[in-house]
Amino acid sequence: MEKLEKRTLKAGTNLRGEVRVPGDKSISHRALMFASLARGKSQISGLLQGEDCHATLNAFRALGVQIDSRDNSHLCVHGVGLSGLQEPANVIDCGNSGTTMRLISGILAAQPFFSVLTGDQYLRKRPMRRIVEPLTQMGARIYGRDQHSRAPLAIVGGALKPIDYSSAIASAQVKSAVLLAGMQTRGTTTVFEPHLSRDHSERMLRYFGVPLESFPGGARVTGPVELEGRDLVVPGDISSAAFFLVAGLIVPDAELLLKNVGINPTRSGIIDILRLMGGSIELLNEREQCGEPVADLLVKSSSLTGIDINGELVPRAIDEFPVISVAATFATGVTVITDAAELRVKETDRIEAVCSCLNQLGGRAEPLADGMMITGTGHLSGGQVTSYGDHRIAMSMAIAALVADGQVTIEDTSCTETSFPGFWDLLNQIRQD
Ligand SMILES: O=C(O)C1=C[C@@H](OP(=O)(O)O)[C@@H](O)[C@H](O)C1
Ligand SMILES: C=C(OP(=O)(O)O)C(=O)O
Repeated sequence: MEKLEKRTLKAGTNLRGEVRVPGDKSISHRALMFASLARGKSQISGLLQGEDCHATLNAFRALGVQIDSRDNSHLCVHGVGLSGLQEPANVIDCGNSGTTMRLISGILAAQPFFSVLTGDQYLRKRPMRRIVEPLTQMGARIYGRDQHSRAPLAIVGGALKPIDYSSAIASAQVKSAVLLAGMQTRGTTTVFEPHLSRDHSERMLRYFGVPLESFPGGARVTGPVELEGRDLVVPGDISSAAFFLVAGLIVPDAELLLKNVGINPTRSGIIDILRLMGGSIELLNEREQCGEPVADLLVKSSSLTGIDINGELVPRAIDEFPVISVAATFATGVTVITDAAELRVKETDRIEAVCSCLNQLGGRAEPLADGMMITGTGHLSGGQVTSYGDHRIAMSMAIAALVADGQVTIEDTSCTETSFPGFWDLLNQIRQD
């Protein structure tokens, strides 16, 4: 069996400096996908070099798209148009990436060929019925394990019909999969969602020339459409910046400037939540880049107070709850997170994982059916935890280690390559101790 990387960290004070986080993962996936489906060339810069995005890149190469990489984060995609993809000669491996598997399913369901999608041990456990169901209603033939609800998924693509679909969950992956299938049909496809999930697909499809409409409660597209190649710059990932935002707030005498971070309102729940807790976060140099709002974020050590987090705030911060729970541990009072059952079906069950890690380090966290309750103890004693193979748990525990009394050992840390290559070096660079 593969030997898992393990790291031991000790507390740090006085975090200072400028941080540039890598490109946004959600936007990078979509840039690769939509540029591949466009007619003509697209140059992409700032693309995330994480393993998840490599899975998307390899998938489109396997589907016959030429993608040249000039250097690490600059690519030229030679788009083939919606009817130019080719049947892949082998199974497509989506690795650890739910976004890759679910969005590509929406694309492949309408393509006139056979394809098979698989993933790592974590992705193969994650629920796929949420996309199989609407795509099947559109006429797709998708087969999978566990009554077509888990990968590997086999897709026999073909002509689909448009649909009106009300999703029970606020999921950008579900919304995007249905819109991507819908734009390849003749007619109007509408997706309704209970709360607004991230809208990068809608924004970027419009940027590529697709007349897609967003309205309160959902989005609609009338197919068939054409995408035109466009040059695109990917902003820094707010989900990666979140680790440094929390570090900047809870470490004494910290001041960090996070440069060039995407602040799309459907993703900026972390800023709202940390400000509601009393955190000092300033937005500087606000601007728009390729249809996405971007800013520099200045964060300073602050006294935090526990709050209740639920409702529309949850999808706007869905990937940030592991690190929010660390902030909550260093706040006064109790933080209660509800309406967040989705956390149970991420790379791991993030409710159980976060509670077990914090309790292991001497904190006080209690799992709830749809969230967790964290008592702000103001300190962690230290100890040993595992990431459960989940990148966001590993990085959240690294932030906890900065303020723990004793050393923290984190087992299974190589998973950070999924979304944040260079995380450990960046963390070392801003430590002044
Ligand atoms: O569309 C996307 O890029 C993503 C959507 C979210 O998942 P859900 O759509 O399942 O909520 C999020 O957790 C994931 O990290 C990325
Ligand atoms: C849940 C995540 O990603 P995905 O669903 O794409 O695996 C994540 O990055 O936290």
